[in-house]
Amino acid sequence: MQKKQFKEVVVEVKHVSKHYKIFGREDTVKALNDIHLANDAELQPVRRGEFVMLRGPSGGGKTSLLNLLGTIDRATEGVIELFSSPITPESSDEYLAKLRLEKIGFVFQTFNLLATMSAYENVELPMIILGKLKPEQRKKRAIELLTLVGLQDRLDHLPSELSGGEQQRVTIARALANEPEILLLDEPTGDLDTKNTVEVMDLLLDLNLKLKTTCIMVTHNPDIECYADRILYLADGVFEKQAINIEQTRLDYDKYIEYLNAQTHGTH
Ligand SMILES: Nc1ncnc2c1ncn2[C@@H]1O[C@H](COP(=O)(O)OP(=O)(O)OP(=O)(O)O)[C@@H](O)[C@H]1O
Repeated sequence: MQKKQFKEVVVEVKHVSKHYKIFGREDTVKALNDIHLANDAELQPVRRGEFVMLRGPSGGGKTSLLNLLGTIDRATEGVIELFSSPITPESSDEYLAKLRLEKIGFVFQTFNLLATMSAYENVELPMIILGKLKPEQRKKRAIELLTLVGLQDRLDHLPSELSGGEQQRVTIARALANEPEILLLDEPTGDLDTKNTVEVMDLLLDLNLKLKTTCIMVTHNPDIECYADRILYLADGVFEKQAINIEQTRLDYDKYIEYLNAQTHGTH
């Protein structure tokens, strides 16, 4: 595989803290404390095409950080810069909603597909909301995206008529509908079995390499770290360390199953 080159900064995090107020209590929960990913720091910002994983113990602040990066929540202190534009307390909800619709794709652990809409309709919906494409163009793109994720023969299926892995592939196709600059993924394989985990990770790596979509993904699964360029470990609201993979690699399903069985039977 050709070595990836990262240039353009897409996400900078400058001395960001997130404290939650709890109703009826004086103190706050300090979920993130002075998080810093920037050009002037040891921990570098996220660059176009990079695949970054966020790992660490439960309650460490991973989802809080992902929510800030996705502009669905606001920092208590500090500034997040997306595509060189700062997100500030003055950024209007309208501006942030447009930014999300145009530039950010979200994938969550629970698939969040609209139950009464087919796979095709779910993927077409963000394009209808954005309103840039004509109906024929939307149709072409929705079919292309579902083909890209291997579901060309499931266009008319409702979510309830799809397996978990297939539903997650529809949500990935939907997240890509408006050609986002970044994909934010919160435990996208959390509800999947081993086979679907490997398939979804293979798909995400293919998209990351082919479309150069920047991926930032929260996961609890250490075995899939090999898919990332960089892994950032968050604990108690601060970055503990980072690891860098010189090359992204895939899990071999058969060998992975052997490994998992050996672990379970204590022979490894
Ligand atoms: N809306 C909220 N109100 C109050 N406290 C919150 C809120 N959301 C998160 N927290 C707290 O902030 C801290 C960080 O939570 P966060 O969900 O970001 O961690 P996490 O690393 O994603 O955890 P997990 O791996 O279990 O999902 C935790 O102590 C959590 O209880």
